[in-house]
Amino acid sequence: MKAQILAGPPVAAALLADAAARASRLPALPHLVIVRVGDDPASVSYVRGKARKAGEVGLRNTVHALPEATSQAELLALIDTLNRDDDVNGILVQLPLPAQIAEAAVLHAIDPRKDVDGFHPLNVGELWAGRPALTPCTPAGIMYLLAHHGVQVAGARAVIVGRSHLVGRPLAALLLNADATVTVAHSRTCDLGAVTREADILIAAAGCPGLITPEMVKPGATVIDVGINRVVSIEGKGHLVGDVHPDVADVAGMLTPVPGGVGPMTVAQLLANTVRAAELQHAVRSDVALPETGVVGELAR
Ligand SMILES: NC(=O)C1=CN([C@@H]2O[C@H](COP(=O)(O)OP(=O)(O)OC[C@H]3O[C@@H](n4cnc5c(N)ncnc54)[C@H](OP(=O)(O)O)[C@@H]3O)[C@@H](O)[C@H]2O)C=CC1
Ligand SMILES: Nc1nc(=O)c2c([nH]1)NC[C@@H]1CN(c3ccc(C(=O)N[C@@H](CCC(=O)O)C(=O)O)cc3)C=[N+]21
Repeated sequence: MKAQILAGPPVAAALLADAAARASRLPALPHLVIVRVGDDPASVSYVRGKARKAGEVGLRNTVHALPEATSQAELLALIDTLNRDDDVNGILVQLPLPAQIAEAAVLHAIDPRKDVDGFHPLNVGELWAGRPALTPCTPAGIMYLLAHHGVQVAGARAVIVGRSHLVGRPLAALLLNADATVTVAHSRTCDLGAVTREADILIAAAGCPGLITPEMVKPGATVIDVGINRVVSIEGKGHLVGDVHPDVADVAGMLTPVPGGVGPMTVAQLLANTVRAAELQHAVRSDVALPETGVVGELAR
């Protein structure tokens, strides 16, 4: 039996429709600002994709493309301006940053209420405390995809391969908050296959092409492939592959493709987070109580 393939775009469309409906109830169209430093081709392409999608769903968006040699002080000055600008609802600084800029300094500087990536320590802490306000886009997009397809998370054994701040760690928190039994594996994990075979829900986020092979997967498991690896074929043509070997489709119950799986969910969730951020800010300004947002919603009171 072949796995059911969970395509991202139709689910992303559902998430975007919900976000657009919420945006239309706000006093002003949400405004997302994306900051990119340098000309890394992957970053240029991702930022273009995010800005295009924002335009498609009718959100305002601005891209600041700064030169590779931008200093940390210059970037922090721009963030300070954006933090103070009431017309800006969401700020995303595309990662990775050039070596002269400390990532942590930048992520600390973004106003937690405008932090649509959910990388500020306050948002990270609230997520782990079980009071998430703005949560990282790829993990939140994966949770939406699982819910959309009726995958039972409560009580399930979830195994995540990868422990990055971008994907593995925040996804562990979201799955734990949703009552899964969570294991996080990484490059020092012994006998990775024995660990992954325990998973009802297996998430591969290692950046390692074909890492997850069929014998590492419990028959019928839901397999989420986060990996985006650019490989070059013998004919010299570049294409994208995930962290999951194609033969896993013969074992898994459900499987996300690459491309066209988690990637589009990430972009949709970014725009949903921008609407969420705008809701938080308008509620704070008009003193409306927002439940379940922890301290982030209370910041400006
Ligand atoms: N589809 C999407 O929307 C997105 C896709 N991605 C993609 O997901 C992948 C992961 O991204 P990101 O989390 O940023 O990557 P990082 O490189 O930051 O982290 C990779 C993680 O995987 C672990 N790892 C690497 N190799 C192995 C291995 N052989 N066995 C077990 N664990 C391993 C590392 O372990 P250790 O900590 O020990 O080094 C690390 O924790 C990449 O391909 C990236 O392009 C990323 C973001 C969004
Ligand atoms: N501050 C910050 N936030 C991020 O969320 C962030 C980041 N930095 N740096 C890089 C990673 C990577 N990432 C992706 C987004 C979309 C696709 C995506 O749309 N992928 C398409 C294919 C795109 C293509 O063809 O190149 C797909 O999988 O179908 C992939 C990866 C967000 N990231």
